[in-house]
Amino acid sequence: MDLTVEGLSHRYGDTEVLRDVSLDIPAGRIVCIVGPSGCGKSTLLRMIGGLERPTVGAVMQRGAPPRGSLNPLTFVFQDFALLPWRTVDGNVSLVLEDHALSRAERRTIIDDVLARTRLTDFAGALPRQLSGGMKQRVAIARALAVNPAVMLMDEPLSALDAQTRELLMDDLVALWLRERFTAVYVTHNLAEAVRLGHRVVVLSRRPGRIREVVEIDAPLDARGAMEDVQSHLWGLMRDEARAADAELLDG
Ligand SMILES: Nc1ncnc2c1ncn2[C@@H]1O[C@H](COP(=O)(O)OP(=O)(O)OP(=O)(O)O)[C@@H](O)[C@H]1O
Repeated sequence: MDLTVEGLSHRYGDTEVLRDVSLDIPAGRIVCIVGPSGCGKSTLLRMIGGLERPTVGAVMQRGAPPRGSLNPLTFVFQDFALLPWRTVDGNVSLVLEDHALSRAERRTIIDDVLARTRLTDFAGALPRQLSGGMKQRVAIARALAVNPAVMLMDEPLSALDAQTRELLMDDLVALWLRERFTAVYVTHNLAEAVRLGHRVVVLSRRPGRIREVVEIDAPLDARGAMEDVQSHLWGLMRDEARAADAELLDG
């Protein structure tokens, strides 16, 4: 299933947040959204996921979700959002409980996603026993369990330290190479965008407009030093980020 954002603009009261944003999210690709603080990245993601309606414009779906998809548009948040009293297994099974699946079907799905995220040995652990990186892997496993058409990831690694971020990026690359999931990935971190994005959408400061869409052709498993792309992205963002920073301080 592909998604197309068509002429999306949004305002909250007097605050214009997004202006005339159009972009394609092709199936099997990771589309990163970067831009200065407060430019509307999370708002755009919520609209893509149908949590809010834009003032103007629309998000169109083309094609059907994958067979067996239980929740075509599935979010992964920065704060993991795990239930503390449920084990890893229990947190993943939670998203399957409202669906008409047999116990055996549920077990197969849970075992598969725990294996894919290398969590099988931790199935019985509680969130408080896990590191931040492990918790985010549980959140990713839970998202994969519903076989989404598109994963909507809002700064999924930003609560983690630098080394754990590296590990999780490796995990996401390995997951994508195994099964080419589709994702919209909001991040502040240009290294993440350059490592994971097939396409990087650079938004201006608020109201967020598209400054440039940068395609990155290098395969995900062959992304060594990508300093050129990263410095191009930073060049697009630097002045906007500075202006946005001053704006927040003034406001
Ligand atoms: N529900 C809301 N009501 C009113 N204003 C909102 C609401 N949600 C977001 N905003 C405002 O819209 C603007 C964009 O917010 P948003 O969180 O989408 O930006 P962002 O680019 O994701 O920010 P950051 O990089 O800091 O996470 C901000 O000025 C924010 O205060």
